[in-house]
Amino acid sequence: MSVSVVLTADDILRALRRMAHELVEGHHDLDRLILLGVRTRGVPLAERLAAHVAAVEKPVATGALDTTLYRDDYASAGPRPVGRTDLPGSIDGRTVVLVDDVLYTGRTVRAALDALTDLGRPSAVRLAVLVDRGHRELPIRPDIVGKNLPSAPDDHVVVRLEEIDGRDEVELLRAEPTPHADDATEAGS
Ligand SMILES: O=P(O)(O)OC[C@H]1O[C@H](OP(=O)(O)OP(=O)(O)O)[C@H](O)[C@@H]1O
Ligand SMILES: O=c1cc[nH]c(=O)[nH]1
Repeated sequence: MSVSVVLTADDILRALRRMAHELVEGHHDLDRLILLGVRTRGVPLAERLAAHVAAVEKPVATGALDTTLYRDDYASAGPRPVGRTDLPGSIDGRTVVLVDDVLYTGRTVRAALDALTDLGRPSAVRLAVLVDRGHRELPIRPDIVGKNLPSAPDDHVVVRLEEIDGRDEVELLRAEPTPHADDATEAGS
């Protein structure tokens, strides 16, 4: 397996700043916005995004969404701890921006949409992710992306955040190292 750092702490900071600017540009009524972090690492990311938005414009509401009970593998994957969902108030008529660290198959976002339906009726739901690594299994597309990261299906993206992991970093774990061009030539010759 090979491990490479794809985002440093500085890269994450820059990506979040840019994402916050995109949020401000795309949502003129920031009072209607709720940044809802998907547990686990979406929660500190939503709070950081809110801090960047506040620095350039004004404070925005944040919350946390746990999707465990809505996952389509809930029954098959065995018992998992259920986290808290914390809303800053009613989501009815608000624009909810789901915030997550990684977007892969899209199944977590699907579960989040299902959870939202039980919580109220937002006027719109958007999606912001730090890393989009592709390989969607559902018709889900992010609105705001920190980094598009091409990956193989069996790679793994590890997001570490100061608040949870003690440092900021995104790593790409490759199951098989990509063959070096020379190796490929040698193998083929
Ligand atoms: O698009 P998907 O295929 O659903 O994958 C993306 C999800 O996977 C990770 O969560 P994970 O289930 O590992 O839980 P965690 O955030 O609590 O670690 C990540 O934080 C996303 O929520
Ligand atoms: O690579 C992946 C896929 C799903 N969730 C992650 O956190 N990383």
